[in-house]
Amino acid sequence: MVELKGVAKSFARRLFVQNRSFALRDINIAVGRGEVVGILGESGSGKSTVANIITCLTSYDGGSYRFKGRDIASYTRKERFAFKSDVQIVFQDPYGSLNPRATVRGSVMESLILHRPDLGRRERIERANALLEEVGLSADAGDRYPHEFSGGQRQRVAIARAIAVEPELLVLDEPLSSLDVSIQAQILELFVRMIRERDLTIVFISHDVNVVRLLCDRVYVMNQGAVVEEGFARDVLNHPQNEYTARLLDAVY
Ligand SMILES: Nc1ncnc2c1ncn2[C@@H]1O[C@H](COP(=O)(O)OP(=O)(O)OP(=O)(O)O)[C@@H](O)[C@H]1O
Repeated sequence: MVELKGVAKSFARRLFVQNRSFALRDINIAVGRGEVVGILGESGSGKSTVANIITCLTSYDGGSYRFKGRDIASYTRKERFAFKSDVQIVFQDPYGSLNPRATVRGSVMESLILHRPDLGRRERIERANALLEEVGLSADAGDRYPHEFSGGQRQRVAIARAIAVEPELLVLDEPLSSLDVSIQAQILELFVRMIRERDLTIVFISHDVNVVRLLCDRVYVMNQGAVVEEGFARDVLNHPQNEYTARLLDAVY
């Protein structure tokens, strides 16, 4: 479903200075349909930049990105629009991704209005209610506003909004990092259930070895803008071949 080949991305170090600081170098990442693939690394390793390239929120300077076998550089307008519902992202901070002036049902319905114009208003409301229930929110939650919810509940709303358009690929960018540990466990449970019950392909960005171990089939380990190790999560995390991966694992125990 996703194939990044030799992808590079650099950011200017300072405004008006020609000195480029490289964020990503020669990234090769492939994600097959139905896989849950982790991208693991410390802060600043380039994980979010990869997430933003996969979701087309950031451009890349070199290499290629094929989505469902088609190079996204050659997408038509129609394909670009379809991509926006095929690929959804959930960010670390759910507050930033929800409209504070819309009820949470309104937020979920917003993406349905854009991507499912075939649905009538009644159907959209019913679908939004069902989604809020699926992510573990009560029936009356839909009428309330983001600020009335806890961080964990807001993240549930962001998840409902992301899956509303039935994306083929869901990118989760550190979706647990802003939450208390007990809440993290509950959201993790929700992901486990979603993976079991929905036909999803997931790219899971995380610095947490244990979460990747629990959720992911395969993992790419990133350090300083490069992939340093990849493989089945159980192999990489039980028998790391790379020194950096071994250090990451040591830091956990
Ligand atoms: N918009 C930007 N402008 C300049 N530099 C950036 C920008 N976005 C990322 N970078 C730099 O690129 C590198 C990788 O950042 P990225 O956010 O992808 O890492 P990360 O592994 O996701 O870390 P974190 O978990 O802290 O977000 C960092 O050195 C960062 O400073």
